[in-house]
Amino acid sequence: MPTVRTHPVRGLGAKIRWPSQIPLFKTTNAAASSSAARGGSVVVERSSRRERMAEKKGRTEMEVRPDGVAVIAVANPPVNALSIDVFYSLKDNYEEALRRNDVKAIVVTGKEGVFSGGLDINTFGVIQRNKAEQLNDYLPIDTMASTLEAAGKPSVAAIDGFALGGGLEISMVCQARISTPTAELGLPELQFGVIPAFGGTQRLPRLVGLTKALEMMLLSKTIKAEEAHQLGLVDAIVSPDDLLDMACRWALDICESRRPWVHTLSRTDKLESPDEVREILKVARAQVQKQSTNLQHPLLCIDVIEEGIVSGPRAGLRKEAIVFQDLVFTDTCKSLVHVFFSQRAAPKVPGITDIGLMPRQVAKVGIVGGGLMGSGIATALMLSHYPVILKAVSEKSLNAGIDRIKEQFRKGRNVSLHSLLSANLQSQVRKGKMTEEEYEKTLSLLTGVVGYESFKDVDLSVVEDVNVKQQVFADLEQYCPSHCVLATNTSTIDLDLIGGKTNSQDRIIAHVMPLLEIVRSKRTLPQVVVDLLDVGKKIKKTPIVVGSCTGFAVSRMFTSYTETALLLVDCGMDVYKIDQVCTEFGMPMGPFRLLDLVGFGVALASRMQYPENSSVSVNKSMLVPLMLEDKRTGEASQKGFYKYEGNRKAIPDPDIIKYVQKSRSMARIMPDNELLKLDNKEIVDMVFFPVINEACQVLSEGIAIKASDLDVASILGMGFPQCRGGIMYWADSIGAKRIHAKLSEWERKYGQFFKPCSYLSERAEEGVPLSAAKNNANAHL
Ligand SMILES: C[C@H](O)CC(=O)SCCNC(=O)CCNC(=O)[C@H](O)C(C)(C)COP(=O)(O)OP(=O)(O)OC[C@H]1O[C@@H](n2cnc3c(N)ncnc32)[C@H](O)[C@@H]1OP(=O)(O)O
Repeated sequence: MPTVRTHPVRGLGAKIRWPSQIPLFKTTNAAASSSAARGGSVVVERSSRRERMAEKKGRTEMEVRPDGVAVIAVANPPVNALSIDVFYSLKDNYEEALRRNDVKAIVVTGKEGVFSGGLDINTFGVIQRNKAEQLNDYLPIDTMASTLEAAGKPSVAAIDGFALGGGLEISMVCQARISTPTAELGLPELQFGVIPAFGGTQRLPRLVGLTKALEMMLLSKTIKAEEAHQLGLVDAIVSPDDLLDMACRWALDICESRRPWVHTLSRTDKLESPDEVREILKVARAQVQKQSTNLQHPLLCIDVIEEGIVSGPRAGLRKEAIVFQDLVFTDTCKSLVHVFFSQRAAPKVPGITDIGLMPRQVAKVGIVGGGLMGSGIATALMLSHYPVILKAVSEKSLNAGIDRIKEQFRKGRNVSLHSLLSANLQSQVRKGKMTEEEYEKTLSLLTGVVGYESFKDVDLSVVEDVNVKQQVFADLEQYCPSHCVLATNTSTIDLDLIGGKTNSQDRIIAHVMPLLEIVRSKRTLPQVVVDLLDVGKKIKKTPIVVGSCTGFAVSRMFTSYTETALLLVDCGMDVYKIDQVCTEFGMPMGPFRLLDLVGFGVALASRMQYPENSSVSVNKSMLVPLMLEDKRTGEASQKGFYKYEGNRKAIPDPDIIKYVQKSRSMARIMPDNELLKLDNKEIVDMVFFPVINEACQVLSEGIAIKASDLDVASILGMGFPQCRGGIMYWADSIGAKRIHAKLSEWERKYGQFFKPCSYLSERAEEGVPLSAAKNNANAHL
């Protein structure tokens, strides 16, 4: 049974401070003189006031119903984010509701089917720009919760749509939460490098238990209404039409003692026993240390939760506030906020998405080839409810393709190649993640064919067989209707080559997983791009639109990464040391482990695609060809840079030294067979500065439209660490000048491979950030 109280608790809200009582926007003498004593903070306060005025957005609206319930609704579309203005408005409405005699109880809700997407993420930037001493001025961390908890009238949250971060936290202060079946609840603050700061670290474990709370916070995992109800986070689920009435009735029931006045912070019934708590925290810490070596905030989150359990919720709340205040100023938080907005900016393409085009409905998709990629794409589409026609050359390969689809994985966001390879749809059914009924329904969307006849009514065709792309496109042109978008999943080949045998180059487009890199040639119609952006959103991928050239954006950066690593080995560096340093930097795997996974055949074939004199072609390392000669092909043959014995564990292989030595003697980069020696930081610089150089080149050629698209592409396409904000963001944190100086030095010592491109040279000379928008008209889009 939950611990309940039959009257309002006043203990916690000992001193209520509404935002207006904080000297935020007041130019009081006291504030001015203390600011002056700190040396110039008055300027900060003025600029913050200006900034706030400029960014004023959102409010709450209050309506008092005849039954005596004040319904306060957040109105800040599209996700009802909690901006500073929303907080002030909420405070005004709450004060009024508490004051009015005709109000017995309060219901908090959100307008337009969304409770709240949490703190307005722009607030992080406002806080950061205005320095630490102003933090409490901006975020009324201790006020909202204290006021709601100390109020003499009960509050109930009526939740439809998202209740995330600060949104869920406000609802957890209420005495009850009623939701619709489609509501989604979570505390995803860790995805911004911070921890929940409105008491979430203390209240969630008390409502759902420590294990579930840790899972939700550490993984930034949202849960659906039904699970929330089973856990006790939601008290009742009702239809959207009944939501407000039910919440109001619940609030009145509390008021009239027909239901208990539940005080979340006083509850202990959901918390595990002290021994279990110790064990759970130990396991959580070990997992976090293993998985997020570079990140401090997940561990700090665990510390804060522990403080609340060991020393009580007041101590926990205090620690939560202190930790949040520190974390919000970290580079990790800044980088992750940048990534969030970059991902949302990516689908906005000037000249395409701002000219009033509406996406056409894609009712059916045809896929040619049921190999790994074809079946993976089919699975992703079917999971988003698209009917799919899968065409193979024979019954045998068709059946193999269909079997592969059956085995493939049901996953929401970010279906990765890795997950497609390693998981299986039927096992999801066994594990209960998908019901038999859902499985059958999903499979019924698939039709297998060996001829093109059924393609006459498809709207989108995807081609996966690299070798026959040209011919397939020519065939598709004959069979598909004229509006059908022709798409291909190449990661390297120029679209103009693929479409060479067709007259339909205005409807050809390509994609790479897990990022949807929508590649348009100069002749692809804007309507086709808009259609694909819509499909991308529906299959829950992050799209970026790039111009066509060999390698597009992702493969060019990716190839630069692996080629640099090969060159460093030819200079004398150790294969395994490079991999270790790169994973410590935050890459999911080092370049050599990655080459093993991709396979040497594929790696060499894609290297061959690059035109003469491109940075890739300049590197002539023979290391991979030498290993390939000996039938070492990578993980598939259980022998590459590592050896693999039955499972996927990569074991360093001393045998590779003979190939390394031979490759070095052929490359002859170092004078007198000297071996290059670098410390860890130098290895990071030397591996990633050429990637930055390639990214700059991609930007200057107009293959990518904006630098932030390359940040998204580098994170989702090649695994660049999110906490560093993406390749261009990270580059700017180092500075063009230093990167240019280093590349120039290496060019002198080790050759043309390191030659800085003119974009980088110019920006270094002018002192302009690499990500600053450029003036020149781009060539490819
Ligand atoms: C003190 C507290 O503990 C700290 C916090 O609360 S931190 C914030 C916690 N909240 C979150 O992490 C939620 C972040 N938002 C999301 O995950 C997703 O936007 C969502 C699940 C709410 C909605 O997803 P979806 O429907 O796909 O819409 P999406 O495109 O992401 O967002 C729609 C718009 O709302 C904006 N937005 C979403 N959440 C926002 C937020 N919390 N603040 C400001 N803007 C937000 C997006 O930038 C986007 O703007 P745009 O149209 O100008 O590009």
